[in-house]
Amino acid sequence: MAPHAEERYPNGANGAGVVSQARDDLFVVNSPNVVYTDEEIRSKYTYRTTSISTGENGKFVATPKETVYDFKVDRKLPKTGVMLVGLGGNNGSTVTAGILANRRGLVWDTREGTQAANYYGSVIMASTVKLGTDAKTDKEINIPFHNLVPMVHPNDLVIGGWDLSGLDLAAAMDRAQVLEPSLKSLVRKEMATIKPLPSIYYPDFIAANQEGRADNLIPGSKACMDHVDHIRKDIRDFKAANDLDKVIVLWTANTERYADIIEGVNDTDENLLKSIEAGHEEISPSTVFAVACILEGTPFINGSPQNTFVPGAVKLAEKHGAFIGGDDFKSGQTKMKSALVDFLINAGIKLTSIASYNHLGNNDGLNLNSYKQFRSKEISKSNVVDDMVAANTVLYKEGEHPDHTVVIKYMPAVGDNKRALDEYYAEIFMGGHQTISIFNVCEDSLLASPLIIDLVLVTEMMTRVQWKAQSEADYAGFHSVLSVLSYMLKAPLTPPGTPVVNALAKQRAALTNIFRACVGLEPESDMTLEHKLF
Ligand SMILES: NC(=O)c1ccc[n+]([C@@H]2O[C@H](COP(=O)([O-])OP(=O)(O)OC[C@H]3O[C@@H](n4cnc5c(N)ncnc54)[C@H](O)[C@@H]3O)[C@@H](O)[C@H]2O)c1
Ligand SMILES: O=P([O-])([O-])O[C@@H]1[C@@H](O)[C@H](O)[C@@H](O)[C@H](O)[C@@H]1O
Repeated sequence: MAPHAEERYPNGANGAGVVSQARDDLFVVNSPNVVYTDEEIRSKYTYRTTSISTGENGKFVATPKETVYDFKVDRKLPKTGVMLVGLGGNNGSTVTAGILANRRGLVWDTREGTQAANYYGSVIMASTVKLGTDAKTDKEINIPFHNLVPMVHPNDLVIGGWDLSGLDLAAAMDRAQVLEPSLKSLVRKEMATIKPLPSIYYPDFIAANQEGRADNLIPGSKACMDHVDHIRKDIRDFKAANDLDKVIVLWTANTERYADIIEGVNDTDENLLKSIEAGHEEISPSTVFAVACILEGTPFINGSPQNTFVPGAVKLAEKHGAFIGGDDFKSGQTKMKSALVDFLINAGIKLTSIASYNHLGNNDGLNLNSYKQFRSKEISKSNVVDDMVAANTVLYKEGEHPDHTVVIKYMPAVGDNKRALDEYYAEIFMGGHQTISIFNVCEDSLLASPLIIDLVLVTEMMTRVQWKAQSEADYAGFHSVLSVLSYMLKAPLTPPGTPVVNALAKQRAALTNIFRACVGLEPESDMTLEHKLF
């Protein structure tokens, strides 16, 4: 019997690439500091911080500080393409099928009954933010995050990309073993038309067990400018063929080993370009993709843990004013950790040991079965507690840190359904202890795919935001390193010399409040004085 198939938008409502469902008319800000035109939202925003200095006998002196910024947001929603490196992988094929299913409003049969397409797990598409309180009732008014600023709708994204494996996305979807057969049957025809572009393969950077997939290659086994130029042309061709206004490139390919940072090779932008021209073997495929995107003016986001953004790549992005972001999607075990550790330490509970074990049986797990690739992941999964520990000098002395172990094992039988087992051990009042044990089955690709969407939507949004200090004449974009993406990432890349924030609640607040500032709204403080003073 043909699976139950209801298409609310037959033949893809936006088959012609017409922007659908994206809105920015849910609310208007009524303020002398905010001006709306057809093209832009312009706002004057007073950024309030507290500047700390050390006074007499070492006492802190806290001085409130105000800086007035002008923001402007381009309201015109561009026709946007996303090119995934690793398009044929579990995440790549799953996020593509998910967007197709949402675009067509698909409903399919499962053992538990019918299931409709959704964007659950996307902070932008499936969470809400507090806009304010009702003028009459004082009740909270919450709106979909997606409507806070004018954002592209994922249903309107045009998807393409590269993969070492030449399988079309229907076959890749089958290989991934993530989606229900009834859903796959509804998207199979369209998925079969999507074939990854050939990519660059430098065997030394990923596990040898990946060689069997590598049948869709651009010639050459080490970095060269021909590879950079080839990738740049792929981006231009994709943009032209789909009549796009903008393209975002996102790495969801295999985890690579770390590249050595070598003076004279990848420490500066000039040296990095020279090293690529010279075919230096320490330049990774992901760094070649990053360089190609930076030179093409295309944002590049790294969803894996390797150090793609060697110092030379960051400097090149800054020089070209190109956006980069990363590293490593924060999808399951680490996302939970960045919330739980924040809660424990900020509750004054002294976390003394974290044991994080997980096993998984997908190709990502197979690649991570090789030590050098595991080491990249171990680093990104381990550093996530550093800022929260360092901030609490009551519980932890200088340099003191909870024991923290990360174990990853490859167990083919469980496929994409990663098992994460964690034990959190803490000291509590008067010599007591608290032990928290978690068993967390994460369907890895179904958790990562919404993050890919969020990373693309927020990155695209940031390309339409400009700011200037009141005293300055010209507007500029945000810094090239998009630390605003940190909520979706395990090891947030930040502008050189700036702090890394891993606490999940702080990351979400930063994202929310930066978007609120873009439309002239104050940060949400949750003080609710209106309910406390009266
Ligand atoms: N929950 C998650 O799934 C999750 C969370 C965090 C990070 N990640 C990271 O995301 C990445 C993808 O995860 P996945 O489960 O989709 O893995 P996967 O192995 O199923 O897919 C990776 C794909 O990348 C391709 N590939 C490898 N090197 C390439 C290159 N140089 N150019 C083009 N394609 C290349 C492979 O052929 C494969 O199809 C991994 O690095 C993983 O560590 C995943
Ligand atoms: O995001 P998270 O669940 O903490 O981390 C996951 C790891 O537990 C898993 O081993 C790895 O294969 C995934 O790529 C992902 O990085």
